[in-house]
Amino acid sequence: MEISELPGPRRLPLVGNLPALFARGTPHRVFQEWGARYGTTYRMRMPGRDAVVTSEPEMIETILRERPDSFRRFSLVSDLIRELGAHGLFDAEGEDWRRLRRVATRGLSARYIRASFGTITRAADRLRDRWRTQTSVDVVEEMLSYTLEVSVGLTMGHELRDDDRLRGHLKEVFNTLGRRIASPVPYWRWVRLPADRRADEAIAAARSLITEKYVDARRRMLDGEEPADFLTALAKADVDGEDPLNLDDVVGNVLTLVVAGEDTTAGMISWVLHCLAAHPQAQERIRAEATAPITAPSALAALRYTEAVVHETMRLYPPTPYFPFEPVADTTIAGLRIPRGTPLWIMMTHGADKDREFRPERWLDGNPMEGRQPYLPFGSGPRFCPGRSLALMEATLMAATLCRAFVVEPDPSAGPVGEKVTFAVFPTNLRLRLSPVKRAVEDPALRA
Ligand code: HEM
Repeated sequence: MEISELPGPRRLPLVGNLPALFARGTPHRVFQEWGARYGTTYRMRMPGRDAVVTSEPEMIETILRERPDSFRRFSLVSDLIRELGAHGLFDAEGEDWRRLRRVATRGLSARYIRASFGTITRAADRLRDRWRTQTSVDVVEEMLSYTLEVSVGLTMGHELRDDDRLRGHLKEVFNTLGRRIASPVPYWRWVRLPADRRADEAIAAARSLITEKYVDARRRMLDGEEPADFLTALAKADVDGEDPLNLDDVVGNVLTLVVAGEDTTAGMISWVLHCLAAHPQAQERIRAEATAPITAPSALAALRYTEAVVHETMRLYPPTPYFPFEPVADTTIAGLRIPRGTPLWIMMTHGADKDREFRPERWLDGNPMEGRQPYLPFGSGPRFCPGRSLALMEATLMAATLCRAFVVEPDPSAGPVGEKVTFAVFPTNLRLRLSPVKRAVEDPALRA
């Protein structure tokens, strides 16, 4: 079968279906609506080319598994990342990807994530203490701040202050990437608007800070110090000659991890808090299981229900519900002939949210989606998300820390909760009301 034989939405001349996809700011909903109308595999038009959208398990599995040799990330997105000066693991392909994946896997090993646990708990505790002085909070802003502190701490060993200029620089980079992905015309290749110039300056500032930190990390490794975070792990491998690195690899990978880890995890935890606010009985169950302050990663293993809440939230609100890829050569999957370079949008969690009941218990005995619908919030195959354990750790810790300290309720004063997509899907208008948990007030031992 040819792509032209697939059903699909009516397209406009030149721009095709791209404006319709991004018009409401929620492309995942548009994909869902088109899927309901045109079936599990359909075509859409992007400027200058046809694209395929699929939620067919067989196609998804083939595409994700046969990387990097037969399929790659959609080159348009990879080009945008490179143009911005943040080339790293996410946009790398072929041998370059194999090498960078090895480097990233080393730096993100459980050993360094455990070693950075203090950074994660300090960031969560700081947030809890700030929230103690407020009765209503803007969840998304606070979660972006939390996940950025964790990402920067874990990758660079750098503790972000509230007034740290790096915050503004990284925000500029995220915003620019989001804006360019949704832009039908790559205008910045010809005209630099003030926002593009700010992004250039932001990248340059971030690069120079990472370089400075790496030079220092390398010096400490030469002095015989033990590695304790992503950057020192890379420096150690370089110094020992196990994985010689150039500065561009280091800077690109640090930026990649920060960019790939901040929005996705912040969006995900914001939805977790949204679900908890709507389900007071789930907060109670978390309080019953999180009876002591969480001071070591091993304590998280006991928080089975809390982690189930995180999975149930991701089932209902997948942070990255779709991803684009393309074949590196002409190919045929499930009988469909697909020319090289055709954009292939796959639905990562298609249909997993059909049952809208919030029931975390379903996760206590393993993955309830197994063998049913494709449910791949972190992708799959050789390029699955290397930040999965970190993201689950950050979310479980945050849910437990907040439920121990507060009773959380919706604050409807901001308007009805909606959604918007940047790099990930975020709730909009999400404010929550907080009141201290009674037993924490009565028993000073439980105040921590
Ligand atoms: C809830 C949080 C997160 C979600 C939902 C998420 C989701 C994803 C998905 C769907 C992919 C594509 C996987 C594939 O192609 O098969 C991915 C890749 C990636 N993620 Fe995450 N992610 C999250 C958090 C993180 C964090 C915390 C980090 C960094 C520490 C991170 C770093 C990366 C990187 C570097 C890649 C590219 C891997 C490669 O191409 O080899 N992610 N993520």
